[in-house]
Formats: sequence, C-alpha cells, structure tokens
Amino acid sequence: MMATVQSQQHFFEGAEKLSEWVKLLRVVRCEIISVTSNKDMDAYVLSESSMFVTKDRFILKTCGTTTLLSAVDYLLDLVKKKVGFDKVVDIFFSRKNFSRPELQHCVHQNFENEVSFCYSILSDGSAYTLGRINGDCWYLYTLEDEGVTHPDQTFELLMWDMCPDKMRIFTQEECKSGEEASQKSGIADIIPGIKIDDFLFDPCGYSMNGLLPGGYYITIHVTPEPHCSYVSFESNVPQESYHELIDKVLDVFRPGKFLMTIFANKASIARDTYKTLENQHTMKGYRRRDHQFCCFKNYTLTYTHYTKLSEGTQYSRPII
Ligand SMILES: C[S@@+](CC[C@H](N)C(=O)[O-])C[C@H]1O[C@@H](n2cnc3c(N)ncnc32)[C@H](O)[C@@H]1O
Repeated sequence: MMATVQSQQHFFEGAEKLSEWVKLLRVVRCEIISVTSNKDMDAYVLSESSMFVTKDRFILKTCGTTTLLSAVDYLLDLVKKKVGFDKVVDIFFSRKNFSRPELQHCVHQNFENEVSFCYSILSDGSAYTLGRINGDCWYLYTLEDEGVTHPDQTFELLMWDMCPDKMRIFTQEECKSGEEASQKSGIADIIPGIKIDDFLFDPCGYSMNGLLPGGYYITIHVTPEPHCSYVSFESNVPQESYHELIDKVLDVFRPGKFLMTIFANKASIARDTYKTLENQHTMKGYRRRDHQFCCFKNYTLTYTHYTKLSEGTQYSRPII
C-alpha cells in the first residue's frame, strides 16, 4: 500500500516517531527488525516485509496473515495529529490473488471485503482486477485524485514456483547472514551503488531494502519453502526501459511464473515503457500469458504475466 499525503505545513520528524511506527505496526501484526536511512527516506525491514517513509509518502508492504488495511485509519490519524497533514493525494492498495485466502483475517479473505473496507475510509476510490479471474490475477484499489506532478513510477515483479537451487541460498544451511545471501545470490549486483539493509530469517527467508539518493528504493522478499516459494521485487527507480532490470532479476531468481506491473505518470521517463513491452511475447525463456494496459487519470499501468517455456520449446518471436 502506498499513500501520499500533503498540507501547507512544513514537515517535521518527531523524536518519538519510531515508537509511533511500532504502535502502527502492532495494529498490522508485525514488527520492525531493522532501520536504514538516507536524507530522503527511512526504510524499515519488518518481520513481514517492509515500510518506507518520506516527507509526504508512506509505503507499507506486508505478507503472511498481517492485517495491512488496519494501518490506514491509524496512519491518517497519526499524520494529522503529528504533522497536520489532512489530505490524501493518492493511495494504491494492490496484491496478487492469495494461494490460501481462508488463512487470512476476514477483511483480507477476498477482494470485495478489502474494497468495502477501503471505500469506508476513502470513498472516492476505484477497484480493478487485472489478469485472469479464473487463474492468476492482481487486485488494485486506487484513489488517484489529484496525483503527484513530479516524476513517479513503480515497478514490481511478483514471482513464484521458484528454482530450488536459487532458493537454497536463502536458508541458514547455505548462508550465515543476509549479507552473504545478498552476495551469493547476485542481489547485491542488481542495482550498483545501492545502500543495502538485508536480513536472513531462521531457518529460512530473506528480506532486503536498498536505498539510493533522491528517494529511490528497491525491496526484495524471499519465501524459499518449496511448497509455497515466492519472491517479490519492487522499485521506484526510473528507467526508460525496464528490460535490463527484468533480465537481472530473472537471472537471480529463475521463477517458474511471474507477473509484472509498471505504474508511470506523465512526468516519468518510464511513461512509454509499455510500448517496448507490447510485442514482447517471449522473454528470456518465458512466454507471455496475459498482457493488459490501463490509462488512469494520472498514471498508465502495464500488467503482464509470463510462465517459463518448457525445455525444448521453440521461440516464435524475438527474445530480449
Ligand atoms: C521474508 S518474509 C516476507 C516474504 C513476503 N512473502 C513478501 O514477499 O513480501 C517470509 C519468509 O521468511 C520466513 N520467516 C522466518 N521467520 C519469520 C518470521 N519471524 N516472520 C516472518 N517470516 C519469517 C518465512 O517462513 C518465509 O520464508
């Protein structure tokens, strides 16, 4: 979930900020493991994924059986009370369809419940499903009211049916620390110069946040268990074309399936990237199953879903 908030007042980082975030995360049912900062952004590795805070934007990514949407009311109260921000400029709540929805809190057991919940707090929003409603799909609730005018883009790769050899790296049997896993897997080389905060769970699982100057981040989360292997990659690093980044991430993880979403507003250098993906029927040993393009008021959104070509399959179109 990403929310952008504003007011006329100057933003001030209160000293008790950390304890306020701890309380907010308690509502969501997760904890802070580690914090890293640069002058533009605070990045938190959480027991269930990540949180990023800038002067006017809040990004919360959670997994497992957390109750992410319960953070919205709390957050809106908090920013109003602490810094006087009282207007939500944008909100994006998105997720892939769950493998086991019945294990979730009732609000998160289906998208209709989530939409009702979002609508009860921010009633101008719209809800969308991209992909196949009888297969893999991706849900989005977005407000998109005024939107931001500065360049803005978000790239996400959600991967599953992961390569077991790659996943072994993210276990305590194979690596002793997050840093070792970042190096051994090749994660450390995906975006050069990034300030990495990584964590290896016991007995397995891996999370990392990476920061670049200018408010740019990447975040990667790995669930290596073979019966439910899953990796997420997200970044707001601007690219005219995401092909090189996609190649690097696929090389590191070799998923069986992945879906990709790219949001870009008019001011972003990524605004035309959808054109370069239009005829990308295959890429790096993967075949496209679904491809959709949406024009929202302030953003374009590209959704695309690929699955691995089986051994010996002939490529019918050029491969990047
Ligand atoms: C890295 S976390 C977050 C992954 C999340 N699916 C995502 O993409 O955002 C999940 C992985 O860490 C492991 N793990 C180990 N201890 C954990 C803990 N205390 N809390 C959450 N995950 C833990 C889980 O078994 C799983 O493999």
